[in-house]
Amino acid sequence: MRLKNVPGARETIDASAFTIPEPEVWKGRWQEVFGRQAPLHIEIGMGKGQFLTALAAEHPDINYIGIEKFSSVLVRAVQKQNELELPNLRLIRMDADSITDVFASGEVDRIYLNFSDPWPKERHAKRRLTSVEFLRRYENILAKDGHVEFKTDNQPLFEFSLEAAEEAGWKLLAVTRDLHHDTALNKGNIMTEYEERFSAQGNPICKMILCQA
Ligand SMILES: C[S@@+](CC[C@H](N)C(=O)[O-])C[C@H]1O[C@@H](n2cnc3c(N)ncnc32)[C@H](O)[C@@H]1O
Repeated sequence: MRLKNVPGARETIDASAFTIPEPEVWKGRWQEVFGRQAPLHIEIGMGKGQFLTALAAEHPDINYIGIEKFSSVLVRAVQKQNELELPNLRLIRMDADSITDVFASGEVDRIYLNFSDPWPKERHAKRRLTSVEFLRRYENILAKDGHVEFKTDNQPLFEFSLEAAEEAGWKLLAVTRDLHHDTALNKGNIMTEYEERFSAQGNPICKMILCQA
């Protein structure tokens, strides 16, 4: 499989070869990677990329970066990216723990978090992508008017996230506990792989949109 338009990318992809090796090199310079100035939206924990590839196809005017920890799933997103030939999408394999090493202050305009792992044990709470610790990291990279959009079917994680947002001093712009029946918030909604799976099981989908106060 060939990779296109990606600085430093290798020609062949396997489970250990990814579109942007050493992403830290591009901190503060992501517009150079895309070769144009445009808003930058990222998804953390993109899995196989169903959501972000559809979004990138729908909005060619936005630069997108997908971040995923595991190569075994990211490789599927790379395949989709290549099939759809999306010049406005780049993918990074990394743990979001080090997100502030990769993006400069104010460089990101929007962060999507979709069906993030719930880490149900209390001792793992800091690993939840909506914990106060992660919100502090997002504060470092988000533009002044940037925001975070979070969807999940996991009610305890949703309530935890609302509390974390309040503790971290974030402002809630929108909230629903039944997205698919919320006409306003569901407008233009793109289903993620997990969203399709869980809503088919009858689980209501929760969504919140947060910005810095
Ligand atoms: C439950 S899946 C959801 C996938 C996709 N967002 C969806 O909605 O279909 C969560 C994904 O987030 C990734 N992930 C979890 N923690 C992460 C982290 N700290 N950094 C990067 N990716 C992470 C996992 O590897 C997994 O692929």
